[in-house]
Amino acid sequence: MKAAIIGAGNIGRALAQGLVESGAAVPAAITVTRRNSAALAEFAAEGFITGTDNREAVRNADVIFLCILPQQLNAVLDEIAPMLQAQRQLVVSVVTGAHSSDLRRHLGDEARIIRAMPNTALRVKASMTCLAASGATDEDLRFVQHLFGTMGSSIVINEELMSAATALCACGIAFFLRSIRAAAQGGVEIGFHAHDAITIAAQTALGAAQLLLQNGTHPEEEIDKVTSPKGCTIAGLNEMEHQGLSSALIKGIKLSASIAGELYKK
Ligand SMILES: NC(=O)c1ccc[n+]([C@@H]2O[C@H](COP(=O)([O-])OP(=O)(O)OC[C@H]3O[C@@H](n4cnc5c(N)ncnc54)[C@H](O)[C@@H]3O)[C@@H](O)[C@H]2O)c1
Ligand code: PRO
Repeated sequence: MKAAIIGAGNIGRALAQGLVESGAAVPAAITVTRRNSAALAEFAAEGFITGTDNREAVRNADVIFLCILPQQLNAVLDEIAPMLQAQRQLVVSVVTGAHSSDLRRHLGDEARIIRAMPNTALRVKASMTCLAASGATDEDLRFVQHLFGTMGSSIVINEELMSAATALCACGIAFFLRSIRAAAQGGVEIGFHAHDAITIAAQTALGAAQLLLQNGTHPEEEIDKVTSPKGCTIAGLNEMEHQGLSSALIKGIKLSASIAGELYKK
């Protein structure tokens, strides 16, 4: 596969690294672009093809990943549209809030489009990526599912749920990271050095996630196994709930989803 990553910022960087780490592509088969050529030097040092010319990047690619900000999308689409060959090339957009119909207005009715909502754990092969296809073949979708599957897990969703997916999996990684940081801060207050507190909190979070993913259980079922009667877990957990833990997460996720849907302006 020859790939172009248009907009090698935070998620474009994670994607480039994820594709290489997972063995899906070698750096020499991936062209990365961004506006600031100086910032591309580190990609070039790792063997990627780099440039600021999006058209040139698209010309040579089988798969084009759009990784720019929503407000940068229209200009990029107009720039690359004349180069795009729908029969030969697949467009994968990770851009928040831009519906496939918005992309199609610029790229034409023939364009094969897949929207993807991954998170930055792509680079450690642990992303959750939600996918929705529009005008793409079943083979395209299987291919992209496989691709993101090598960098974590992927799931195909209805495109109308893409803003919800943005909040839950793309923003979600920040929410869980903040939870880990808060737990570690608590750990420091009760006696651990910061580095140890973060290691302990992060591994504990990983264990919690693995229990759910490997056992297929509901969180409350696993919590019941931890909360000894009259014990310290239920005391801590109930205090967190009195302070609004679940409510804060639910409200934050709802707000993120609502803002995700408004970020792209036609
Ligand atoms: N960061 C995440 O975790 C994440 C996760 C899922 C989806 N997304 C979506 O991915 C997109 C990028 O987010 P990000 O956080 O990586 O942003 P970012 O600002 O870090 O990256 C955007 C990159 O695009 C480059 N760029 C801007 N205009 C360009 C142009 N005309 N041609 C080529 N490159 C250009 C910028 O130089 C920058 O490097 C957004 O739409 C965002 O909603 C982000
Ligand atoms: N980062 C993007 C944002 O914060 C979209 C999800 C993750 O807008």
